[in-house]
Amino acid sequence: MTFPPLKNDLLLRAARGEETERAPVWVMRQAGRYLPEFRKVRESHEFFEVCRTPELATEVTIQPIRRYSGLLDAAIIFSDILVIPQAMGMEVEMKPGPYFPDPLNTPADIAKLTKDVDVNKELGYVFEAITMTRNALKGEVPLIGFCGAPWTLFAYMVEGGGSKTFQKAKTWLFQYPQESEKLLMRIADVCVDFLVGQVKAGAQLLQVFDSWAGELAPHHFQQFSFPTLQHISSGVRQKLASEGIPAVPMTLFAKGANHALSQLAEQGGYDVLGIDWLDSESRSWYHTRS
Ligand SMILES: Cc1c2[nH]c(c1CCC(=O)O)Cc1[nH]c(c(CCC(=O)O)c1C)Cc1[nH]c(c(CCC(=O)O)c1C)Cc1[nH]c(c(CCC(=O)O)c1C)C2
Repeated sequence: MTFPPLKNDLLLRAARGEETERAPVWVMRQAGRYLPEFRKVRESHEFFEVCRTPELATEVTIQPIRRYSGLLDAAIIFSDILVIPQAMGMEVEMKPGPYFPDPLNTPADIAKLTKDVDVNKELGYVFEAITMTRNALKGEVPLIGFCGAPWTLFAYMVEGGGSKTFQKAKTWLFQYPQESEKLLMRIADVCVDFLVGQVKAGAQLLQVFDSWAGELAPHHFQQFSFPTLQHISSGVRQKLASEGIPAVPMTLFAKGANHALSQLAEQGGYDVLGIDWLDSESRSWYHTRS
């Protein structure tokens, strides 16, 4: 696939570890709720309808780039981390936060999940949106593709939505550790295929969001999240290489897992680590550089 030449590669240079003239800027949920033009689209289209309609996903992805032209150094494809549980056969609604009418209550419910998820069939609409957005961006800024990390997705699939205590998801880890590990790796396999598909469709940088990593005790992060994060980075790199597709930088945002920063830097397999507000910038720098 050929796309318009990239005019602003600041983010990609920074992600490759090159010295840059300034820090690249993009905003989490930059295409989100605060923009009046986004609210307008949402008035007549339900959340997942926007995700599933490439023309609409392209339009809302580009809205902040248009409005803040020259101020943002990347676009992030409009979608949600919960498209993976949907691809695995679960029903998810946005009302207005994520809601699963039929969550995984016990390991017996795992049988309800789709066995071999065909990402082209289930998530092809994301790939189409990425290709359409790459063309519509006309090379102004690079396009970020993303997915949720297995532990974070597992937490939603078991809790049935957002949570303050993660009681159900943590109970699974204590009561059914083996089944949990197996399910987490199953989710990781879907993440690999999904991210590879996004690169093939035109994503120029990949981000993995482990938004609830900080809910895990350090030893649980080691057991239940870290291996899946490594599986994703190595799996994506291997699959891209075996198909002769050039690698793209990969970012991991394991929010709250600052106890694992040096390990993630040394063994995680990611080019960039997202840093949150729970640790000072200088400590994060120390952990990742030393
Ligand atoms: C990257 C991304 C996400 N969601 C959306 C994007 C698209 C990019 C963009 O909007 O610019 C659209 C995106 N996703 C959602 C919205 C708001 C829905 C709407 O009113 O249209 C938007 C714009 C809905 C959503 N989806 C989710 C939540 C959080 C709920 C909770 O606290 O448990 C919410 C509120 C799950 C979700 N979704 C996402 C994460 C990881 C990042 C983070 O930690 O914030 C998570 C945890 C990631």
